[in-house]
Amino acid sequence: MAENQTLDALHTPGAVFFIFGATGDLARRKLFPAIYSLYREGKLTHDFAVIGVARRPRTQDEFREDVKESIREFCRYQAGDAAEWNEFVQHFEYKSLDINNIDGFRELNAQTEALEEKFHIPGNRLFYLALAPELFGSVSFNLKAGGMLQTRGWNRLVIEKPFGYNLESAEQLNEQIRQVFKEEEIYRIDHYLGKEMVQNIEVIRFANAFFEPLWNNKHIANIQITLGETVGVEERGGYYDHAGALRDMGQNHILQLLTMIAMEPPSRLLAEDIRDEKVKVLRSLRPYATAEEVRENVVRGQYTQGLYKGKTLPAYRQEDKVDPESNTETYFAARVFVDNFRWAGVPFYIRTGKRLPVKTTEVVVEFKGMPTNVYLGQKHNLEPNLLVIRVNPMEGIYVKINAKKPGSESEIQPLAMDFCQSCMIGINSPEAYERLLHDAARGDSTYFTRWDEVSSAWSFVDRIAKAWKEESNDLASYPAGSWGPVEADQLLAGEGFHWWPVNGQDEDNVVWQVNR
Ligand SMILES: NC(=O)C1=CN([C@@H]2O[C@H](COP(=O)(O)OP(=O)(O)OC[C@H]3O[C@@H](n4cnc5c(N)ncnc54)[C@H](OP(=O)(O)O)[C@@H]3O)[C@@H](O)[C@H]2O)C=CC1
Ligand SMILES: O=C1O[C@H](COP(=O)(O)O)[C@@H](O)[C@H](O)[C@H]1O
Repeated sequence: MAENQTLDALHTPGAVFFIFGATGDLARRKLFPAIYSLYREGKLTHDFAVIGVARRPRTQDEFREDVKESIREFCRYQAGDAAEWNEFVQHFEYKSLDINNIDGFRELNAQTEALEEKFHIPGNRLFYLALAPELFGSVSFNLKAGGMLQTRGWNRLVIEKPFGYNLESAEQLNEQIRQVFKEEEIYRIDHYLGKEMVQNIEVIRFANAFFEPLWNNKHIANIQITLGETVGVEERGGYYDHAGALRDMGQNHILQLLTMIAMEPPSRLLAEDIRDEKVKVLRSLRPYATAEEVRENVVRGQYTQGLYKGKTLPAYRQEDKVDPESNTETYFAARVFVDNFRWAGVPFYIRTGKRLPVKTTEVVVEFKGMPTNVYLGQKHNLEPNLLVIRVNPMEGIYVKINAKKPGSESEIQPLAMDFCQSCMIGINSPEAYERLLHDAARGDSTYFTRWDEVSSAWSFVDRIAKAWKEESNDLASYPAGSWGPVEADQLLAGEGFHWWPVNGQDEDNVVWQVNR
């Protein structure tokens, strides 16, 4: 949030929202539903308009039907009665436009001015680029050349990931965009930052007397971050085969989660202070100096054909639009160190993969063991205390402690205190895109990535990618539906650790105290 700005918690300032790529997958699955939810929650009222932009022809009625269909299929609210729906959808218009056609932008401007007048919109414009990143630069230039930038109100550019393919291409992209937009006008989306429990990490850390004092290398043995997906590459084989897991999930979502876990308390709860702290973490990541260090600390794998829930799943190389000889990783795990005073010596184990057995995003903080395992004169193999932050699909926190088994003299058993937020709020908690669109329209950039975060993350990831490029015979394999290559277990075994099961999967020996 800008320092001198007070944000109204609810209302979005009047603005025109341009969705470039309005006929695409992201618009259909995420953006239109997010806009409708904001409308239903009273966060968008009368003074807004949405203009969908893409090349293919659509009449206004066809476009509005597309929007309705997307809401029917993907929105957490269902469309209301005809009167309510018509009231909402009259704010939507479509413009068929190739982003290389400057005259088309001039026509778009005329269309926009008419809508601004009709809905009394004060001249604010938010340009959401749900487009391939190669087009970001051209759109930015043509927005300017076509007279689309407002002088009366604000202009904001919201751009999707991936932001480049490596540091060099990200720098080029950034330079192009910066010729038109100032850094504070650019909102780089990382949708993980819009997730409820990711935003909750700061609160859990900084608002609890019993976590923050322990949040350091004296008390924490290791931290594990897992982003597991059951899906394969679906229809995105062409993009994914070029990107791979490291670029698709590692450079952005995983490193962003890591920064939220590892950052120092910001001096003020303002966007720039928070982002300053996050970037310090990224700059403290210990770089892998050699290909040998990459091999020792990073494991990559690709799924082969596998059996999952009685169904045979194809190998990655058999997926649509994937090179049948592809060496792209669909899984990676790494041991990462944050070389600063707080975290010296604490390994952060990160992993992500497609076609794993469980869809989950979880952070596990494993605390160091107690100095003795002798209690009441007896020896015990005490389990370490765990704090588990469940981001997705379950949302909540889970704390594992040791306690005396009720009724016994000295038997100790692990006990789980489980707060399942999603069980209480249900499926109706706001979607990440809803929050992020709302934040961008209100000028709150806290949960968007600043250029120095993006570039620092690329610097770290590029070293891994470079080592992999030089050495292609270290690609491990794993059957679809399994937990990834066994080599990933060895990353932890050396230090006497193991991956903790996710979603409480094999916690049979734990007594659950479920807050539901
Ligand atoms: N889909 C997802 O779940 C996610 C997507 N992203 C990112 O979001 C962006 C969009 O992804 P997605 O929606 O899946 O992509 P799609 O391929 O489904 O959609 C691309 C859109 O761009 C439009 N388009 C392409 N070329 C032009 C052009 N020259 N002028 C005007 N419009 C054009 C297409 O419409 P038309 O053909 O009619 O011109 C279409 O509406 C990408 O950067 C992607 O990486 C990020 C995270 C998740
Ligand atoms: O950005 C991406 O994220 C999705 C996973 O997102 P989630 O919110 O469902 O966890 C991933 O499938 C996709 O490959 C990647 O581009």
